[in-house]
Amino acid sequence: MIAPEGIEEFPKEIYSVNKTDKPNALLIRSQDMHKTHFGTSVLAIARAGAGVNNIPLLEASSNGTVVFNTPGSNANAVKELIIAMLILATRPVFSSIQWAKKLNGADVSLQTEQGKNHFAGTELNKKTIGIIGLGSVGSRVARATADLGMRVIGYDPYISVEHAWRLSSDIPRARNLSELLQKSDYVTIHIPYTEDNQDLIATNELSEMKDGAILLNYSRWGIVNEQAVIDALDSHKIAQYITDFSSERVINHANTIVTPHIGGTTLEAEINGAIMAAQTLRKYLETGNIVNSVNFPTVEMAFDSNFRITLIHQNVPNMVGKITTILARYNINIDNMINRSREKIAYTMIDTDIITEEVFFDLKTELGNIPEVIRVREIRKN
Ligand SMILES: NC(=O)c1ccc[n+]([C@@H]2O[C@H](COP(=O)([O-])OP(=O)(O)OC[C@H]3O[C@@H](n4cnc5c(N)ncnc54)[C@H](O)[C@@H]3O)[C@@H](O)[C@H]2O)c1
Ligand SMILES: O=C(O)CC[C@@H](O)C(=O)O
Repeated sequence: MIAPEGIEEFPKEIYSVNKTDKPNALLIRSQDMHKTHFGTSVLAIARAGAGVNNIPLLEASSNGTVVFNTPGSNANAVKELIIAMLILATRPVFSSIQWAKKLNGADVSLQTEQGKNHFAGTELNKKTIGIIGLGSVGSRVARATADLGMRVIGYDPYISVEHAWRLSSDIPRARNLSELLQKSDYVTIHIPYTEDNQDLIATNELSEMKDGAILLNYSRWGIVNEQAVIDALDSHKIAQYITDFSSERVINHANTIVTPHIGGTTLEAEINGAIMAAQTLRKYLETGNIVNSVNFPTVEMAFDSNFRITLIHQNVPNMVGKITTILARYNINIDNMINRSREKIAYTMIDTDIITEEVFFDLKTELGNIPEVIRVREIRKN
């Protein structure tokens, strides 16, 4: 469900929500879009949350559909749950509560005192936690676990400058994944599911972990190889597997704790994500500006003129030349212009004075006939 606070970001006078079979934009959470054909009406998809493996990004790019996520919106929620799961892995909280619930009689207090020796746990303090991925979630987990007195070691060869700044300089980084696995009593994974990250933790990696270590996966199914982790649990190579992603085999194993994909499920995170996704969508629909996209470059230009033309096109040489040649033929004076690219896709925005609907119809047809152009859009200033 999308939090109503996000829907309220779309004023009723301007937007119809859930009322058309040809939507201009989709606001989603984890729903699987791989089998959904989103037509050419869909200019953008915003995912309230971090992971975008539920969206076919290549198809979206070739359709000229910009995909957004809401980085960091639920990171605190995941961090807090990780702390809870670390404690649940380490102290017999569940079993002691179940035991205590069965007690009765006037001497319950005495019985608890006598029985508590069966429920000794260990402490997180001075244990080593290895954090794979130091982005929005991983960097927060690093700080929180360091505050609990844990020895923290991180691994993230692709860390962004923003996240690197956020990370305390006291958090040592492993030179490679093996070093992290070999040193850690707990290993927690906070990376996106991508083709490269599929089975990142498989038989070899599990064999490198310390005997009796505990593995947490609150990132995605598929990053940890299921058969390999079951084998590692069966052979007691690792002591526990704690995850937000279930399968029958994992859920029924004695040494797993499975939560039902609730890492980002807090009131606060749902509101953050919905509002952020809605605001990002509105910005794109109303100005063409792109922030927090996972398949398009970041492109922002102040919208000071009356009319904006946006073009999504392939990232090949001479596109700006081809576009401006056509504009010159229409005698259009360019007030401002920006062009940015990301991998195979490029985006150009051109600001000019008002263009009538008839003229724009012809212009749009000509621009759209450039073979590398995927989508042409007009935005009129209100
Ligand atoms: N359980 C949940 O409900 C829940 C909630 C939020 C996020 N997530 C999952 O957690 C993932 C991380 O979330 P985030 O907000 O921290 O994302 P993020 O993009 O801020 O951080 C991900 C980090 O992983 C790093 N990374 C990528 N591949 C790596 C690899 N092979 N080894 C080491 N580091 C690698 C990146 O450089 C980046 O710094 C999301 O992609 C999503 O799948 C799950
Ligand atoms: O929508 C959700 O609740 C899941 C969110 C989480 O998996 C994410 O990737 O942000």
